[in-house]
Amino acid sequence: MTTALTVRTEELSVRFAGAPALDRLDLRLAPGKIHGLLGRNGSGKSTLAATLAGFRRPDEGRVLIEGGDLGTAQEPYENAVVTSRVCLIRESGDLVEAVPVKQAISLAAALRPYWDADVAGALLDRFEIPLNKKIQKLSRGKKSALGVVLGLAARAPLTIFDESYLGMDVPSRNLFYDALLADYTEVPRTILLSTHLVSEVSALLEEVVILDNGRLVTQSPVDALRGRGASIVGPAAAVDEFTAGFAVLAEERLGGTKSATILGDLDPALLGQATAAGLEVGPVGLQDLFVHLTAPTGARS
Ligand SMILES: Nc1ncnc2c1ncn2[C@@H]1O[C@H](COP(=O)(O)OP(=O)(O)OP(=O)(O)O)[C@@H](O)[C@H]1O
Repeated sequence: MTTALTVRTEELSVRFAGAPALDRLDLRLAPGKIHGLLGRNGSGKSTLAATLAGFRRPDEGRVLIEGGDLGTAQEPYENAVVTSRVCLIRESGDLVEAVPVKQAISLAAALRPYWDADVAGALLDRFEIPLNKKIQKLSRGKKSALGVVLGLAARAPLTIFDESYLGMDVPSRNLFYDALLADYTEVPRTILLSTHLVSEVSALLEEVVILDNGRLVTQSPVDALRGRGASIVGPAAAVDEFTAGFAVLAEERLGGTKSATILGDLDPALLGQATAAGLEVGPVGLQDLFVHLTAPTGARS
């Protein structure tokens, strides 16, 4: 049984040739939750993932990992006690390419203290990964799937998937999402999923961290973030009239019906007005909010 870890960063900065990839980040990943790490290209997601996993030393500030059987807060860099409890799976693989799959599995089983061989075996079957094939001979999708198998079977108390499943096709990604949820339910741990596929993973996430240019845009439970806006659906004219005073993040029209995503709190009086006008009010899509929150400043209304 693994025990989930809490992650904190304090004024965390990482620079490349003087340019900040992470800029004074203060965040906290609550234990035992699935967190999404969202951001546009170059926003710092991979740098953050690598720094949390102890692959990179912060230039300023620090990463602190605590809880579970680790106890009090420790920094992960060059700290085997922490890194044995953290598993980072990246799209680049970090795998020794010249060995057969079964050797990579044996190595992970030897190195990973919480390794579950049954989970590994079941997932290798489900993803149809050939055990005797050398890793360098696997297709990109199968290599990604192998990364996912290693990440899930490691059952690490802090598990980070850095866009590691992007090489997989849609059915394989759906298999991954199902396997992740099933295994997380059985053994809750702290999971961080870095992705661009916001709408695809939004149902899995409990909390999101959004980065832009190395800075923290927001960290919030998904429900609270969704509460920052609403989707309004109904006859086009009524939707236009109702949304006139709001920032509209997205709109779509089908015949006489329109759907608009707005930013802003709807109080009970406004909700009553919407219902009276024959409009349906629903939660806002995470993808629309993400696009809005990470748009160039001039494009935000
Ligand atoms: N090894 C490196 N050397 C120099 N600059 C780097 C290096 N790694 C990242 N950077 C820079 O740091 C910034 C953040 O990059 P990072 O890869 O962390 O972003 P990302 O959000 O993961 O991007 P993507 O979604 O495109 O993978 C970018 O400006 C990038 O060019």
